[in-house]
Amino acid sequence: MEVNNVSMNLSAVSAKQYPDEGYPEIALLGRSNVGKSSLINTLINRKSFARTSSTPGKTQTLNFYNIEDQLYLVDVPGYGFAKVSKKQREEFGVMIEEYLTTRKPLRGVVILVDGRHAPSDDDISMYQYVSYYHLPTLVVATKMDKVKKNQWNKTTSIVNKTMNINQTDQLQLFSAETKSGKDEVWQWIEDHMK
Ligand SMILES: Nc1nc2c(ncn2[C@@H]2O[C@H](COP(=O)(O)OP(=O)(O)OP(=O)(O)O)[C@@H](O)[C@H]2O)c(=O)[nH]1
Ligand SMILES: [Mg+2]
Repeated sequence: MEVNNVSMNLSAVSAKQYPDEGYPEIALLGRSNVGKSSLINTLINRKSFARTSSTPGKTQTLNFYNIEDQLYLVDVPGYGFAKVSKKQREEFGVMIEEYLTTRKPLRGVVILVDGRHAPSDDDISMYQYVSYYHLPTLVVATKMDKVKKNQWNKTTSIVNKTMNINQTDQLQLFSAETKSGKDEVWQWIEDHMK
């Protein structure tokens, strides 16, 4: 998609705050600091529209990015971070669960994993969770600029195998640094907007 107009329409912590235009939504999920906000910035050709940070846990609400009045990209807070309290973590859990399980315009999810390492137990659980709810999923292995090209096939097979990715889902290697994989991620999103 050619993106010229983007606005951060709103942040939400509960269903009554979700937007109501009915545009299709694609949610971005992944461990804190994995690169969700950076992926959004890459997709919309901005350097720092979605706030990125080296401090885990920067994004703490569901952030709905209005793309060309056609689509919302939803930045979901990272799961599994150490720096917030157990109570806070539980509240995030409820917020994310409510969104993923009740949201009608939600067409699919992008799960980001760190391409430098094998997927964690949290990554695997998150994928099993969304699969249970039949949410079409694109797994994005990111930070691939940190992985040598001759290791990319290995990354593909490790992520595929560890996450046990369904036939109907897809895996894409990606880098926010080099923009590698950007067109393929857009293609998947557009295919799932209908
Ligand atoms: N080398 C490299 N660094 C990246 C890439 N994507 C993100 N980063 C870096 O990783 C850090 C975290 O990125 P964010 O996009 O803020 O991560 P996030 O998933 O939104 O984090 P939370 O909002 O805390 O959940 C930042 O320092 C980014 O610059 C990438 O593709 N390559
Ligand atoms: Mg973020």
